[in-house]
Amino acid sequence: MKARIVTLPGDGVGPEVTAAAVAVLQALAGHYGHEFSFDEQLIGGCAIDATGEPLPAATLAACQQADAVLLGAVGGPKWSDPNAPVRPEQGLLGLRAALGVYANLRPLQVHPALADLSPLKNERLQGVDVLFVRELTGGAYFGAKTRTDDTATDECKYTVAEVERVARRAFALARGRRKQLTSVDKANVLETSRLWRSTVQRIATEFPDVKVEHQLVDSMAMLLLSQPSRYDVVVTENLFGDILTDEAAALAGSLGLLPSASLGESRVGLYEPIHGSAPDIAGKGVANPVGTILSAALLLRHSLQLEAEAVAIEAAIDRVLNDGPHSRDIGGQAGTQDVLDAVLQALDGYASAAPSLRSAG
Ligand SMILES: NC(=O)C1=CN([C@@H]2O[C@H](COP(=O)(O)OP(=O)(O)OC[C@H]3O[C@@H](n4cnc5c(N)ncnc54)[C@H](O)[C@@H]3O)[C@@H](O)[C@H]2O)C=CC1
Ligand SMILES: CC(C)CC(=O)C(=O)O
Ligand SMILES: [Mg+2]
Repeated sequence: MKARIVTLPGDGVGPEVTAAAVAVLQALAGHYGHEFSFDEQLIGGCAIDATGEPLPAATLAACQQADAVLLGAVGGPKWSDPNAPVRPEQGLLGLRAALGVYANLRPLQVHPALADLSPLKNERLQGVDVLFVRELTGGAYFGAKTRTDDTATDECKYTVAEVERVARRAFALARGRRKQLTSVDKANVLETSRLWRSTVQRIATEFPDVKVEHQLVDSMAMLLLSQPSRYDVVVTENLFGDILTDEAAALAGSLGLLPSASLGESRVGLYEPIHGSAPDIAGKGVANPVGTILSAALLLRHSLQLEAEAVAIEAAIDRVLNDGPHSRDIGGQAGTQDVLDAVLQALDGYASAAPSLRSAG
């Protein structure tokens, strides 16, 4: 298969982890006989430095014409002045909106070899397998903003149509899994959450085989840590999903481990680790590339429909998490390159041991 992939390394550790994921995709293309082309573009702080814009028109045009987009991270102290006229994060928000990728899938699994890093005891981690579906193009991140010397506002707005589409996506995903959906809101206080809850309740009638429950976000933050194995698919609005999934990453052992896929109605998906630009470790060659490499696996699965190839990457990551080497955030000493080398080696072994999984090309 031929595919055009736009890469947006961005800022901080973004270029380090993106380079690792691209190396894995290149190796995989060699093993399975695919032709992937990579077109690197600017986004975030580096784009502001080069063009004055966090999402240059050339970047957006390239993304819109691609089969898929792989992003590292944006932002950092250099561009974090609260009075700056333009911020790197606006580039990412603008890209998500322009691509219409309203459903952000963030899978959480806890690798047995990393269970000791989790704040939970082993028995509570048994069987943890949660798919978060975070609404990605609405809510407070996209509402009108105002600022005077002494007052600031961020409007949080949701339309029924915005809730319907992400709810349907979450129900459909639950139907393909353990058929349980937890919808998280703050319906005891927020009007947007009451609209969210009533819309999810109505969409539930289209999916009678899926068991749905509603949970307030504050108690959900607690339940996620005390009973994570209770959950199958969790759907929630933009801000709550952002926060709950970073919390969920602690269960897995590190923010550096979790991938994401952002999907809409169009063919182009956006794939990125859930972490940020990690300025505290940027440029040191120690960032964990696993979340970004697993995002590349999601890219193969969701945008290119290359399921066997996605599984090959996931198997290689599983092997490396099991046997090492481990990066510092998960208790090891390995650098980004060491982890990448081990993943490439595991991929070699997997691809040559499973030739029957090769696609037609
Ligand atoms: N999608 C994106 O591009 C995102 C960008 N950001 C931006 O990133 C900047 C830093 O934000 P923070 O709140 O510090 O969050 P962060 O996710 O960048 O880092 C939080 C902590 O996790 C660690 N960490 C993150 N990724 C890691 C990796 N791959 N390997 C090992 N350790 C890792 C960092 O070293 C840090 O200690 C900000 O400018 C923020 O706006 C934050 C979140 C998402
Ligand atoms: C715009 C991003 C910086 C928000 C975020 O933290 C995320 O999407 O994970
Ligand atoms: Mg976040």
